[in-house]
Amino acid sequence: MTSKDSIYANKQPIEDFSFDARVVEVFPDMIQRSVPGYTTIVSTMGKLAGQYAQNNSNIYDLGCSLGAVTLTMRRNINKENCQIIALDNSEPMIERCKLHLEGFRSDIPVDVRLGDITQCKIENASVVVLNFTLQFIPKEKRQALLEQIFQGLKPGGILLLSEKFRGENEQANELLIDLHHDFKRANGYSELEISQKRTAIENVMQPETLSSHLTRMQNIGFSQTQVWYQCFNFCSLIAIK
Ligand SMILES: Nc1ncnc2c1ncn2[C@@H]1O[C@H](C[S@+](CC[C@H]([NH3+])C(=O)[O-])CC(=O)[O-])[C@@H](O)[C@H]1O
Ligand SMILES: O=C(O)C(=O)Cc1ccccc1
Repeated sequence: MTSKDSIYANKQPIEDFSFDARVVEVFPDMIQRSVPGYTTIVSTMGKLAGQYAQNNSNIYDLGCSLGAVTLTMRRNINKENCQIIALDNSEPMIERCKLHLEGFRSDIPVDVRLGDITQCKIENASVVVLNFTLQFIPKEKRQALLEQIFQGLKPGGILLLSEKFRGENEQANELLIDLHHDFKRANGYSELEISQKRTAIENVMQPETLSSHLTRMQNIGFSQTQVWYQCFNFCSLIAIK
């Protein structure tokens, strides 16, 4: 159904990366070969959602892509009267996500919506997921989005946030980037693919340091913040209201 990612295999003029039909076609292979621990992160999010989902509440998968996290949450949640809202602003992604989710049966309703997560009203939420999505939101909009998520969460509700992050200083950052590039090489990407993708994502994906993520969430009012996964410059954390 989907194909191997060879989008940057040939030398080409590089435009800003976007989640268009070509990317959708190769997305599972691209994310698997580009993000260390992606499978572990997705399955652990399912487990955490199963633990923290509350009866009569909403679960949000913001920037859902093909619905990988929605699928695993749906399998793990056994509370009453929950619904999942899965949102993405890429039309080809959302169309494919709907097809993908129709292939699996579940008692938990999923509302798959095309839309901008910065315009989404979060209400009555027990679990909100941003799995590698915040990094694509313009930096100046991140604080307001996280505040909106915090106010929409019920007491005891959680935010699950995964991000590519920037090292705390230039040297640490270079070290992490080198290790990530080694990971991509080991997964079959060529030097040309690695360097062209790096250029393509430069303007659209702006990582922040891990300490700035943690400080911002603490300032917003989350009572607990805990990094539970890190490999190179990729991390996943839980924040509890
Ligand atoms: N403003 C926005 N509003 C809605 N969606 C957006 C916005 N900006 C970007 N996106 C969407 O965020 C997703 C980011 S991918 C998430 C992986 C997924 N969570 C997964 O668990 O497989 C991560 C990656 O490719 O590194 C894309 O589908 C964008 O269309
Ligand atoms: O490919 C990379 O280098 C990344 O940092 C991860 C990524 C994965 C999928 C889309 C955009 C970025």
